[in-house]
Amino acid sequence: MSPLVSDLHLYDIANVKGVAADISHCNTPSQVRDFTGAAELANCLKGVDVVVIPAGVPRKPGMTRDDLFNINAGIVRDLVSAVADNCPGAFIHIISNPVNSTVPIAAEVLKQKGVYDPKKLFGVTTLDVVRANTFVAQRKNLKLIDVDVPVVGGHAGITILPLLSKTKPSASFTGEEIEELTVRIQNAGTEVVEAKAGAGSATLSMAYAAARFVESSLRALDGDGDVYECSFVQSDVKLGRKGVEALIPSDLQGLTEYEQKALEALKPELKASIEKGIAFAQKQTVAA
Ligand SMILES: NC(=O)C1=CN([C@@H]2O[C@H](COP(=O)(O)OP(=O)(O)OC[C@H]3O[C@@H](n4cnc5c(N)ncnc54)[C@H](O)[C@@H]3O)[C@@H](O)[C@H]2O)C=CC1
Ligand SMILES: O=C([O-])CC(=O)C(=O)O
Repeated sequence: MSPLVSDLHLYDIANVKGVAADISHCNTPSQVRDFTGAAELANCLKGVDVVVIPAGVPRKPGMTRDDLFNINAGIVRDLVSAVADNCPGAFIHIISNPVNSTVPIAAEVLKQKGVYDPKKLFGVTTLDVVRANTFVAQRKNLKLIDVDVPVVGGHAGITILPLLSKTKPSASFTGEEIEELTVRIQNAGTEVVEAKAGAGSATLSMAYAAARFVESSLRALDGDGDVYECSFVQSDVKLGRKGVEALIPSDLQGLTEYEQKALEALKPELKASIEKGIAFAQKQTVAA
């Protein structure tokens, strides 16, 4: 482990046990803490490089992610406000739903505090990639470790857009397979919520996905120049020491007709969720 990584401090600012457990597998000297008050939170955030925010309520059957907005919006606003005050240069990973709105809320809070760096704010959509890779590997009988399916857009329903045509290793799909896989990936979170029947949403798979995204961030901060992850930023991102170093526009070029149509269809919903988050943050006074 390089000296830079061993100097990093990482805090998970909610006591989500699954995330805590998996982060400890990253072989980084991370510290996962529960916080009892604002002063302790502020103290612990000082000098932190990566902040993961999974705080908030999960869905129950019949709910959309947007139904969580009323509770989770304020939680994310206040936590990001503390991050802005105490470690304004940190990478911020937002897991709390609805990600399509909580990320814009975080951006507004950071802007209000004068510390917004869009290169360092990430909506964690890694679980969509994990699911896409898993379902494609199963369907095509590939080794999961070899499969990479980029997923763009946001993190709810049709705003989740797997680009199956860009699957690596290259794989061919029938029209029926594309439709079936796309819908399965888009609804996988809801599938878990229904299976858990009131006991919450995905936890262990989310812990795995969060650990993967944190690991990628730490590698980028450590100077690895070849780190790629999908995230709710604008498109695929290449991560570097300063955060997002490059968007990969080629991934939104050469889409199939199906993908292009789906991309156009998701934009109004994503835009509305972004605007909802911005409106919320702008009408609130950011907690001191
Ligand atoms: N982005 C993604 O792919 C995924 C997002 N999620 C979202 O993650 C969030 C958490 O889900 P779970 O961990 O399953 O819920 P959970 O109920 O198991 O844990 C939520 C945690 O948030 C903490 N918390 C609540 N209010 C807080 C506050 N004001 N400050 C600090 N911590 C607070 C609670 O103490 C609890 O430990 C939900 O919004 C869920 O929808 C879940 C899975 C995947
Ligand atoms: O579906 C949910 O409510 C939790 C989530 O975001 C996911 O599992 O993708």
